[in-house]
Order: sequence, then C-alpha cells, then structure tokens
Amino acid sequence: MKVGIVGAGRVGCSCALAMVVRGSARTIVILDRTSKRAKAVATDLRYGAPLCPKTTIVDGDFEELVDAELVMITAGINEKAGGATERDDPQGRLRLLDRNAEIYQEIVPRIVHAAPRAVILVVTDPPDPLADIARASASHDRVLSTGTFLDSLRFRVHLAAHFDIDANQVEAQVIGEHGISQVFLWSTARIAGVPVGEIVGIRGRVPHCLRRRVEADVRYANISIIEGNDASQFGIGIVAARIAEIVLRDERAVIPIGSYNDRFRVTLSLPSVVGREGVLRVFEPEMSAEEQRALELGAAKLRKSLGRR
Ligand SMILES: NC(=O)c1ccc[n+]([C@@H]2O[C@H](COP(=O)([O-])OP(=O)(O)OC[C@H]3O[C@@H](n4cnc5c(N)ncnc54)[C@H](O)[C@@H]3O)[C@@H](O)[C@H]2O)c1
Repeated sequence: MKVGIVGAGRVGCSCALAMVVRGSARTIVILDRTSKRAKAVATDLRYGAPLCPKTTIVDGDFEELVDAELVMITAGINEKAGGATERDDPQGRLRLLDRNAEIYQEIVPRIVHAAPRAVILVVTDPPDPLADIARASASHDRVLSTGTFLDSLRFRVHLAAHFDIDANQVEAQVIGEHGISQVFLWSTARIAGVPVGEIVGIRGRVPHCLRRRVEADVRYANISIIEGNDASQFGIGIVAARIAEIVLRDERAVIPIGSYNDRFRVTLSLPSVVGREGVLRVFEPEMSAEEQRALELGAAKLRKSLGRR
C-alpha cells in the first residue's frame, strides 16, 4: 500500500502527517520541486513514525512512485500566494487555475509514466478543473478531485456547533464546485434522521439568517483560516488521508468527492462510491429546484473556466 505526495508544502506536509498518524499507507513517497524540502519533511516524519502504525517514509524523484496505488498532487500556489483571498471575488480559487494548470501539465505525465495504475487525487486549487486537466493528460478516468468532501465536513461542523451536538450525528452535504458556487443541500440536511428545517424552521424551512451565516462560514472557511494562519492545511490533510484509505482498502465508502461527470461534462462533486479504481458510481441526491439550479449554474461556471460551453 504505497501513496505518493507530489508537493511538500503546507498541504503536502499535512497530508503526510495525517497519513502517518492514521496508518493510512504502508509506504509514503514525498516529492517536491525543491528536493531538499521533500527530504527534510520525510526525515522529520521518520523520527515520529516509531510511535505510529508501521509506515516507511521516503523522499525521491518521480521514479520512486513506481507501484504507487494513489498519488496525491498538492503542488502549486495557494490562495494567499495567488491573490485569491477576497470574499467578494466571484472567481475565488478559480483565479489560481492558469498558474497551477502549467504545473499540472509538467507533473501529471511524469506521475502516469512512473505509476500508470495509480489513482490520482487532485488537491491543488482549484481541484475540479485541475482534475479535468489531469484526466486529459493521464488519458484515464482514475482521477479524483478532493472536491467538496472538506466543505461537507465544514458544513456538518458548523451545523453541529449551532445545535451543540456531535458533528458525526449531522448528515449534510455540499456538492458541486470546491469553490464559490458550491451548493449546500439544506433540503436533505438531517440530524438523527430529522430534517434540520423541522428542528429550527417554520413550516420546514431553515431560517434565512442561519443559512446565510453557515454558508458564509463554510464558503469562506479557507479565507478565515488564511487570515489567521497563512494557509488552510490541516483539515484537507486529514481529508486526503481518509480518501487514500478508502482507495487503498477498496472500501466503497460513499462520500461527496469530485470526478468527471458525463451529464455535466466537467468534474464536480456528488456523493460517490469510492474504491480501488476511484469513483465506481455517482448518486444524484434529492434536491430542491433551487439546489438543482445552483448545481447547473456551478457546472456551467466550471465548464467556462476550462473554455467549454
Ligand atoms: N483541495 C482543497 O480543499 C485544498 C485545501 C487547502 C489548500 N489547497 C491547495 O493546495 C495547494 C498547496 O497549498 P500549500 O499551502 O501547501 O502551498 P505551499 O506553497 O506551501 O506548497 C506548494 C508546494 O508545491 C511545490 N511545487 C510547486 N511546483 C512544483 C512542481 N512543479 N513539482 C513539484 N512540486 C512543486 C512547491 O515547491 C511547494 O513546496 C494550493 O493550490 C492550495 O490552494 C487545496
């Protein structure tokens, strides 16, 4: 069970740390354009590894990825470096696309050459159009975007805080783009099977002020984190480690995650069955007309970012 991480910046380091602590993989290979950084990160982690489930951590070049079952790409500029930290910017993370696409054009063929069977997990922002670029370059479909898995957890955490309960008991999803146009499925958000609207709403509708507050907290969570700590990194590290486990163990867990969708002609997130080959099946959840419309608009925005109509 071997996982590669390409990009040993803040996000790459968090992914590696989460995987080591959770025992997600047997071997982790860390790469970076700055090989000295990859070496330092692998060395640092190796000193704590004896206290964790057995993991071999190495640094190296692309050929070290041979036989990797999953390679996560965390290389590229982040929101702060790329000037994507304004809440009123309708582009959001899409502002980083051109610069990170160039990096992907360079990296993806080298990953595919070294590890042709690996699932590729796109973490770099904006992950959905970058997954489309990676898929075209890889010429296979085993390409995932971390998508709205993290946003869905943020949604659950904020709802849990509002109701003062455990986030594990909140069933709520964000779908579509990991970005500004993401869609909050309020119509099916539930706590122990009870619709959220029935708990707080009038005639089953969630109050506008609660929706507005929670959506802003989730949609701009990255910016709030960056304002305090330069880069959002820890949540995504745990999310990426969990996705790696699902793939490596062929778990067939159902999570909101990004994959290319024929109907929308673009990569976006919907609840999907994930296993060794990546996404095996995609579900379209029950949606209100407003949610459906928002999903269509988000898909159109993603297509436009790639120059598609
Ligand atoms: N998907 C998500 O939910 C999510 C969450 C947080 C951050 N991100 C994104 O993750 C990316 C990384 O963020 P970060 O904070 O770690 O940035 P960072 O600047 O700390 O690290 C980026 C790393 O990429 C490396 N790199 C750049 N070009 C490379 C190349 N061609 N080959 C190998 N390595 C290369 C750099 O050397 C650097 O170490 C950003 O795009 C950020 O916006 C995504």
